[in-house]
Amino acid sequence: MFQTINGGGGDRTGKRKLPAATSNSEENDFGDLNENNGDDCNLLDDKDYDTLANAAMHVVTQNILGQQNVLLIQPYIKWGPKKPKTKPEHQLAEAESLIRTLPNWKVEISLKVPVESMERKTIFGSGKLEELRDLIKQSGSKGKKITCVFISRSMLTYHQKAILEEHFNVPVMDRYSIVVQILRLHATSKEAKLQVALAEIPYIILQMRDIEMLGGAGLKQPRFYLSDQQKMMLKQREKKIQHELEELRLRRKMIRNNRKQKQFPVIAVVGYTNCGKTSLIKALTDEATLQPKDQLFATLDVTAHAGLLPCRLEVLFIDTVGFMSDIPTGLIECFVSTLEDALEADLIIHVQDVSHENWLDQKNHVETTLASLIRDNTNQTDHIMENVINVGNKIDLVPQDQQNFDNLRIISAKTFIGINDLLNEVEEKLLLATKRVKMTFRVPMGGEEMQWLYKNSAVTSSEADGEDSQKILLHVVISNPTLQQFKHRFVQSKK
Ligand SMILES: Nc1nc2c(ncn2[C@@H]2O[C@H](COP(=O)(O)OP(=O)(O)OP(=O)(O)O)[C@@H](O)[C@H]2O)c(=O)[nH]1
Ligand SMILES: [Mg+2]
Repeated sequence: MFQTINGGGGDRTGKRKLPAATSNSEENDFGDLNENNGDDCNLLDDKDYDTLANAAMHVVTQNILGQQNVLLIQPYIKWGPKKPKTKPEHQLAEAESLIRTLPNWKVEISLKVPVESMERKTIFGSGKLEELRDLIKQSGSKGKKITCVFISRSMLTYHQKAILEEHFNVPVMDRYSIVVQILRLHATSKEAKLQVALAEIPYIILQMRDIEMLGGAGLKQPRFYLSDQQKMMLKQREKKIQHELEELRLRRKMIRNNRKQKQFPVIAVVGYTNCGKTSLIKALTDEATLQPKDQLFATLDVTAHAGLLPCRLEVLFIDTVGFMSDIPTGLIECFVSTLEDALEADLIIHVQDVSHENWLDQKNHVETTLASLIRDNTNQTDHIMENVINVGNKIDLVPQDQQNFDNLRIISAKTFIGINDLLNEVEEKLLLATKRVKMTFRVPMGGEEMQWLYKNSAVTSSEADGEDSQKILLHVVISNPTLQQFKHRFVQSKK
């Protein structure tokens, strides 16, 4: 099993130990690793804004925790070029998981409904609309009364929402508004809270534009007009949040450079939401503070977790925010700065949930998004995409006769299947990627060379030299440039 390096003190090599990472909501003694804390952000405590956001998204934070009985509808185009690649039943299952992630929200009825066009004002044809209205009306007598309709589409226009609400008489939500609620609930650090707050603004602005373009046409009660003062307030809020986030981003960059200077190799763990990223890091580092959860977007902060490779090289595993398809890009962009840590990693572990019926689509989505993030945010596409280990997780849930996956390292983060093999592969790839080699040095006991190696390389173990009691054998992982420095300093000077 992989060993955790606990915080505090020096080890027998005389080097300081890496701290175990702390969760973001806790006070972090080791500010150089996980810099976020749960500071409340005054900027976000704004009642006027809450009223506005509620008008656009229908649910305020307090109500998210209230009970909701949901009618979930997955509209899909059956024919033609706009027919989606992902099967509607998979989209429906993902939408159900989104609702399950909200405590006290329950899917009472879920339906796939074929539609001709997503652009239609009412989405559904008039017959279907009547049918759905009756279903909602009768829900009270048949079981639990439907209190909310979730149309599983990335974003509805304000008009679509308002018209459907007039028909159904209950709030109508789209994926954007549901995901924002989940993110709001799960955000604990200041950075995550700011990112979620920023993610809400484009939604409100788009809804506002829609109503400005069409006025109240076709609606009995236009409900959402912004005054000039409110528009100004939104703009100011957006600017302030961006400014605060930029400061945090710079701080993050400083920490990253600091890590580089300390020469900790960095391994980013990325993947679709709920694939088991946090669980894998827990298995790799045995870290008790990590809490895997059967929820979408459980992790909203990028956190670093110290670990040891089999050669005893100290490394940092970075836990990241999960990806999800059919989410407006604006939402994801708000979390890009946190992914910068991952984009600059020495090695990426791409975790895939092979027990999920839709894992191939999920894998493709992550690869495409990651490649475009790397292209837009760094200048090293080739380098980083070469250093990806594809991991198939949750193999314990896959029947034995279906366990044939090519080009995947198969594991179970829960039952530890394949974890040691994965660690060996991580070590091999990481040493290659960071141009490090394993070497043994025979140097004078307590001499300058020994001290230099302890300071500048990773001494993984040591033993007395059987042939010469004045000498010691140091097993070391060392980068090429450092090796050259050593040679320059100690070998050439002796010639
Ligand atoms: N059976 C099984 N369950 C697993 C395995 N790995 C993770 N899980 C479960 O899958 C769920 C999600 O795990 P997490 O580690 O929180 O997933 P994540 O990718 O970090 O999720 P987000 O942070 O929400 O993106 C949890 O209920 C885990 O217990 C596995 O190998 N086998
Ligand atoms: Mg997680």
